[in-house]
Amino acid sequence: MATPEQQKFATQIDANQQALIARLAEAVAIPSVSGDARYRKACFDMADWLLASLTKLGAKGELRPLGKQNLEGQQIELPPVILADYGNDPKKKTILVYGHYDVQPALKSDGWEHEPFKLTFDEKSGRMYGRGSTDDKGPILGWINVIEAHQQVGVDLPVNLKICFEGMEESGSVGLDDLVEKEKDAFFKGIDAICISDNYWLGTKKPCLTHGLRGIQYFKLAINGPGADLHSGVFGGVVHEPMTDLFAIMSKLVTPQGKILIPGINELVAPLTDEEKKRYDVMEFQISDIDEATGSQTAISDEKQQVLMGRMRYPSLSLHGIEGAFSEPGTKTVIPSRVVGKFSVRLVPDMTPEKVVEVVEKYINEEWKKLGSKNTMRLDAEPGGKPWLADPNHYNYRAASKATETVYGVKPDLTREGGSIPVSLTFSEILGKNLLLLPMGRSNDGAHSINEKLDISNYIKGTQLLGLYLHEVANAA
Ligand SMILES: NCC(=O)N[C@@H](Cc1c[nH]cn1)C(=O)O
Ligand SMILES: [Zn+2]
Ligand SMILES: [Zn+2]
Repeated sequence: MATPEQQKFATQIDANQQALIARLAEAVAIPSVSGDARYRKACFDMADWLLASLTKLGAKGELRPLGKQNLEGQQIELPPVILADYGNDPKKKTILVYGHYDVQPALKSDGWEHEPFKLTFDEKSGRMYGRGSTDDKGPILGWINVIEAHQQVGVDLPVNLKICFEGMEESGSVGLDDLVEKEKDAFFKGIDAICISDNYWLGTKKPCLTHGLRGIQYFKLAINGPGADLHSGVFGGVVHEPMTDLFAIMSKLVTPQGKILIPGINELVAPLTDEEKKRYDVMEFQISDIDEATGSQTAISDEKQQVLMGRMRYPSLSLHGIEGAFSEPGTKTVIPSRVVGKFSVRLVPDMTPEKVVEVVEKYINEEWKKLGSKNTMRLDAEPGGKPWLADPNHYNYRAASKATETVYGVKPDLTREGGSIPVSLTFSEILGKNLLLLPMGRSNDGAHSINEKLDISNYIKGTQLLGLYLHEVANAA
């Protein structure tokens, strides 16, 4: 049951829908792709835009520079982190909210139905399409919408907020861990609990709270051969081909059934207990949820438990792409002279990025030697992110559960997420406070994919949920 103050806030969010949607359209129009140097200015524009929105509402904030990074051979400035305070009443709890304003790359030619950086509406389905709509611009604007609506209806926000929005999450959160360490007794001092809205429901109907994330370790495997691309009629059968070498190695990483072939990886995984196994039974989920989210019937298993554990509690290895390979239409008969294969491993407890790098390097070196190729091979490991697991028996989770029941009328599922948010473990370890993941979007939102979307109802109710969570956590014990 909502209190009269909570009701006033929620009603204002409903009444102000059009303005909130216009705010999301403005944010989506800024192509803040962190992984591509050509969009770096847009990342800075996005940070300015967010800081201006927060400042207009009375938050006290700043852009914190993180130094430079090497991207595509250039030294460029990292996107700044926004650190802002809203309220500093010592009688209130202080909640740290985190989100990211950078997005994954998107081109219309990837197969999008509409321009990815123009929020496009489908009136019939009530969906808003655009890059970043669900990951993670909708959710971070949710926090701004909450502050604004409280002001509009004259209801006091019952907690102090510390806001941390970063612009490198989709590219390994470079620089953020150091900032958290440096600021633990300054900006981050006095925090009671942490909330992140940057993940998804398990299906399309029922909300959830999330208490775990997988980590990630990304690799680039470069094979260098001839001094230039060659004619395959003239040099095929004559030289060692980099792409052939790369395929030979990449085909030995994982089976089509998803089994990781690297010795030593599966041994790092914490054993499954009977109690944990039971938790997957009670989650409201069907294989058809996966089919709907993927737009296919390609799930590896037909067993609900297996599918859930494959996402939440076991590691996975995915092959992402090959730089330098011929990928245009047509039949160019080229032997590419240099190719870079990209793959990543999703990490679960008790795996660490360091240990994974060690076993992957050892295995690839051994497999490379077996090829007997005269080409050269180099394996680079990107900065890794550790897995994270939190205690859901905490007032932070009870508050979110109560707020979910008020907004959606159901008790949320308790899930673990297959994706990664590298700073989660850093926050938990360095700040020593409970962290909760409170998703806004649905499993079929297409984050990182073409036609990413956020349902209008999820944006509106999701904003109400973030607001009511703050009301519940203010009084929770
Ligand atoms: N919404 C969280 C998310 O999408 N995280 C990314 C993080 C990432 C990307 N590259 C390296 N880390 C994810 O892929 O899980
Ligand atoms: Zn995200
Ligand atoms: Zn993402």
